Amino acid sequence: MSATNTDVPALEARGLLQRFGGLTAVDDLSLVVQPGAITGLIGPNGAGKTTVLNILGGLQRPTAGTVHVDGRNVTGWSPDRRARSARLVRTFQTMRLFPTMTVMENVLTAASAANPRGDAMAATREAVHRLGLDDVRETLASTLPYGRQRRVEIARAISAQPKVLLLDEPAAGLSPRERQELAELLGELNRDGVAILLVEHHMDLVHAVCSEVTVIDFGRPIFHGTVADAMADEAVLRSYLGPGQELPDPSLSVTEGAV
Ligand SMILES: Nc1ncnc2c1ncn2[C@@H]1O[C@H](COP(=O)(O)OP(=O)(O)OP(=O)(O)O)[C@@H](O)[C@H]1O
Repeated sequence: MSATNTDVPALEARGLLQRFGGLTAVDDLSLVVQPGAITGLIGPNGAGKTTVLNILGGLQRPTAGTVHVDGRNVTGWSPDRRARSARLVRTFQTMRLFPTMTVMENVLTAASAANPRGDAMAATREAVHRLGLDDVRETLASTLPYGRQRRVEIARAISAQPKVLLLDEPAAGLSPRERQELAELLGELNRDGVAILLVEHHMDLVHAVCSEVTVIDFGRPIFHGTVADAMADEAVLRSYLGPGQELPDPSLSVTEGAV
């Protein structure tokens, strides 16, 4: 993976505001993902997490605020330009695989779009291998078990050789074992220099991989700090889970291989 400039954040959002008519979905949100970090973005349903990823990835033009990648202002850039020129790549909450294409073809389409002048086939092979999909290279994506389809989706993102990876609920529908494997994969990518912003409801995954989290509620940041501190924070407990609720037991931590 490409070298990162350690003097500036890998990803920085400043003062993001997103209005949809009368609804303010994101309200003065700033966040930073440092090079070499995995940062979590968590919050209750409807808090604005996907909208933030849409803004960061270029699908949604914010009402106000800026997005910088490795020090460059990419706020007006399309998703394609962000992928090609800033190496900022995202996955989606709902899978977007081509069901009638094989695993290789699915990954190759993403690799080709992100590396128009590079060796897309080599990037594809590497991503497929890295995600442990060699045995199903020529299998139609739609016929794979759900957990492996999720892997194809991540292989598509990795084939674009990202420096910054935005993941929207990558563990949705995965078993505890698959979440553990995902945690290991994210750790590896991170050690290779990929900065990651992780939107996730599964606290065991967040706990296992994130050095810090930003918690949002009604589009506003209500906490930033370590996962352990977030899980003990009154405001987070109140607004993230509702009155009288408790956060999931972190002893289910995927790093311990439990369950
Ligand atoms: N295009 C849109 N037009 C109008 N309202 C929208 C639009 N996109 C999102 N919203 C609203 O913005 C708010 C934030 O939605 P968003 O999907 O970003 O939340 P979320 O935290 O990702 O939720 P979840 O955890 O359920 O995926 C919600 O009230 C949602 O209904």
